[in-house]
Order: sequence, then structure tokens, then C-alpha cells
Amino acid sequence: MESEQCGLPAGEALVSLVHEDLGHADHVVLPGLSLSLYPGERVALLGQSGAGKSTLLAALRARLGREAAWCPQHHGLVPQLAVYHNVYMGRLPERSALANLWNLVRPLRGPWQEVGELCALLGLAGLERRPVAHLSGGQRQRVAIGRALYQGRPVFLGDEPVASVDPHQAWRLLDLIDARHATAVVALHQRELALSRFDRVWGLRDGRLVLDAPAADLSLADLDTLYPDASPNTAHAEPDPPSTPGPEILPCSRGRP
Ligand SMILES: Nc1ncnc2c1ncn2[C@@H]1O[C@H](COP(=O)(O)OP(=O)(O)OP(=O)(O)O)[C@@H](O)[C@H]1O
Repeated sequence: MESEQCGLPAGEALVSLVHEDLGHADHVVLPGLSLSLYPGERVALLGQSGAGKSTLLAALRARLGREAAWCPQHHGLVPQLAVYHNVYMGRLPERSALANLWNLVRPLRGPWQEVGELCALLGLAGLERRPVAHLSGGQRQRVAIGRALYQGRPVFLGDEPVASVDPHQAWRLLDLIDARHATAVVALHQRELALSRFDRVWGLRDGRLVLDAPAADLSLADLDTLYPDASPNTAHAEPDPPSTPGPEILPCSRGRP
């Protein structure tokens, strides 16, 4: 269900940031940021390298706590441990220290089955016992997604979770994420995916949220403006005519005063 204005869903926000300074210690990256995340929304988070995507995701994660599954940018896997153990870690806090210790030596039957089913869906069947250090970059990325899915939380927060896989796999992985999470915020650089797979796009540039709009109202040309350092050759070759005003005047968040 959406409100009449700005395509925002009706209902109470899961998280609202109102004029908040986000950053690291004394280094403010996103000053005075305002935005809201609503239940059921799938949001693509775009912006060039250093724009503050990870910073914003960290802030959302801190506010959502145990409501959010987390898939970090650099995977955060333990390379010496097997695929099974890395995925199992998604539920480490939910089990006793004794069960976790036992599982390290001898996998528990229930989790072994659950993780095996997840691995099959992720195209990792048969690799459960293989150390993550012996996997390809794309396989590691899928293990990291598997660990986040195994957390079984309602909100998925992903920091470029489909950066190392081919477009077909990216599509399938987003299917899996969608099937298991009502709400998602995913940082990514694939603009086509942002428009085709997400309800809303947040765009960061120059320390500001310059884009907060329904994906259906945006074109690739709108998203290109988030990448001022891109050369003309790497930007969208034949830009669609902007279907909405440029990003400078697009922000449209309920939390915005
Ligand atoms: N731990 C940190 N301490 C201090 N500054 C940081 C820290 N992490 C990131 N920054 C700075 O914050 C800014 C935003 O970084 P952030 O990682 O949020 O960007 P990003 O959009 O996720 O970039 P990328 O696409 O390269 O991952 C950058 O200037 C970066 O140098």
C-alpha cells in the first residue's frame, strides 16, 4: 500500500533518521541526514565509492539491532573454517556455547541439514566441508549471503552483496534475499538492477541524500548523476530522458522536515 505522495508506503517506519550526523568518530560523512525505511520496502542504495553507503548501512544496522540480517562488504568470513561453519555462524548467538563448541568439532544434525539446504539454493551444494580459503570470490560472496540468510531476520541489510557474481547469479541471489526478507536495503553499483529489482532508490552524493524516490519514477540517466567521476564512456550510453526532476530536487522522504 502506498501513500498518495512520493510513492511511500503507508504505515509506521521501521527506522527514521531525522537530521542525523552519520560518520566515524569525529569524521562526519553524512551530515544532517533524514530518511525513513518502511516495512515491505526493497531499497537500492547507490553512490560512488566513498559516498557513505557503508556508513549509512552501519547506522541502520545499529538502529534495527536483531531485526536485521547483515551481509558485510568484505564478507567477514573465517577463511580457515568450512563453508558449513561460516554459514552456521549466522545463528551462533542463538545457541549455547557448548552446542557451538560441539558443532565446531562435529556438526549438529539439524543445522547441518538446514545449512545444506541453503547451500543447495546458493549453488554451493557439495562444498559444505570446503574451507572458505579454497573458494572463488563469487563463491565466498554466496557464503556470506548464506550466513545472512541463515540469521532468519525480517530485514536484510547488504553492502554490495552481489558485486562479485555474474548478472544471472545476481538476479537469483536477489530472488533468495527477497523470498526470505520482507524488507531490504542493498548497496550496489548495478544501476539496471536498482531500477528493475527494487521499489525505491536512495542515492548519496557529496555527503547528502540527493535521491529518495520510487524506482519506477527513475531512469538510468537519473542514476548516472550519482557518479560525477564516471567518464562519458562508462556512463549510460544513451540516457533516457529524465522522467522526474534531477536528483538535486528529488528527495522525498517522510522524515524530511
Ligand atoms: N572506520 C572509518 N573511520 C573513519 N572514516 C571512515 C571509516 N570508514 C569509512 N570512512 C570514510 O567515510 C567515508 C564514506 O565511506 P563508506 O565506506 O561509507 O563509503 P561507501 O560509499 O560505502 O564506499 P565504497 O563503495 O568504496 O564501499 C569515506 O570518506 C571513508 O574514507
